[in-house]
Amino acid sequence: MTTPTLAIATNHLSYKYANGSTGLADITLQLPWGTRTLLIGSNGAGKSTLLKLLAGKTLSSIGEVLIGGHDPFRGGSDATHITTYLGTEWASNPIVRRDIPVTVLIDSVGGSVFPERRDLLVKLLDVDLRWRMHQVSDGERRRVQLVMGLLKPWKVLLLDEVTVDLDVQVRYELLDFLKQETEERECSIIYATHIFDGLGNWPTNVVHIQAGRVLKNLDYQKDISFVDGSADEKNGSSGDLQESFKFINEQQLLINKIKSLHPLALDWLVNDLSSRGTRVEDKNRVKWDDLKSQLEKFYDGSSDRITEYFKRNRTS
Ligand SMILES: Nc1ncnc2c1ncn2[C@@H]1O[C@H](COP(=O)(O)OP(=O)(O)OP(=O)(O)O)[C@@H](O)[C@H]1O
Repeated sequence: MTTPTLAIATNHLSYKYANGSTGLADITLQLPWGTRTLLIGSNGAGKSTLLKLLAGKTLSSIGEVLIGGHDPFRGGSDATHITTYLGTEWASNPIVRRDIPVTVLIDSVGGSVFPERRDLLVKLLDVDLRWRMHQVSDGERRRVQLVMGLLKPWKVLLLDEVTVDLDVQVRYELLDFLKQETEERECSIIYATHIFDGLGNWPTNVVHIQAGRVLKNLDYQKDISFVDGSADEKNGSSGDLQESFKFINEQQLLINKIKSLHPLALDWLVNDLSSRGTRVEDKNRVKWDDLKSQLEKFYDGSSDRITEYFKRNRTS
């Protein structure tokens, strides 16, 4: 079977939430097989919204999404079949906090069907097979989620901040493994994170998203060769891309030195903030006092259950 050239393609994809707010606006992306795309954006930029649309968890009637050539919304079981989405919400599912042996959980998603991958992932993510799920820490629970999620050989992997509570060593091992996967078999990854350390040489593509729009979409590997002196090869690039290359050029020494995308991400996020304006400057922003009557109506006296809950659970 021949696989379509593109792992992930979106065409003018837009999404509005039920309250009318913009989730995504006019996103067009073309990501080939073998790519590792890092999604960079400030809180609320639209990263999770995009990943959920790609995973077919959220539907949009505006624009198009193709995963391996299949539409995950409209009769797209082929697309959902090849896609693995791992988000942070998994860990708060009460089922994975019950007294269940970790072996039972891993087996329930095919641990015995993929024994080699299972053993490799258990070792890589340092999972103790004697663990029971009600006795593990948040980071340990996250490692179990990753073993389960990565077990089946996915073709498209969508990671939404799932490395945030891993310790540094396990995170590096995982990133290396994922890199190797995209180099050895036909698959692709999109990874949304706020932690940029150790990612200097990881991505093939870097996408900057702000207020639901893609501001930059860089072929990161080409940028590196540009810095190495092959500027003439970029004659056909758009002005915007040239500008990005120039910026990367300035940041490259630092990125190489500390192997982190932190300087690039920081620059983008600082620009996001200045183009949005600070919240204090936003004249349309609702003030606390504007909502006083709403608060009074909602709380209806001191016996409110929410107030009581937080009083009871106060730690300090
Ligand atoms: N159910 C919802 N209804 C209305 N607006 C929503 C809803 N969920 C998210 N949003 C808004 O959509 C925007 C994008 O949210 P999203 O979760 O995609 O951001 P993000 O880039 O993943 O942020 P973070 O880095 O904080 O996880 C935000 O402004 C958020 O407030």
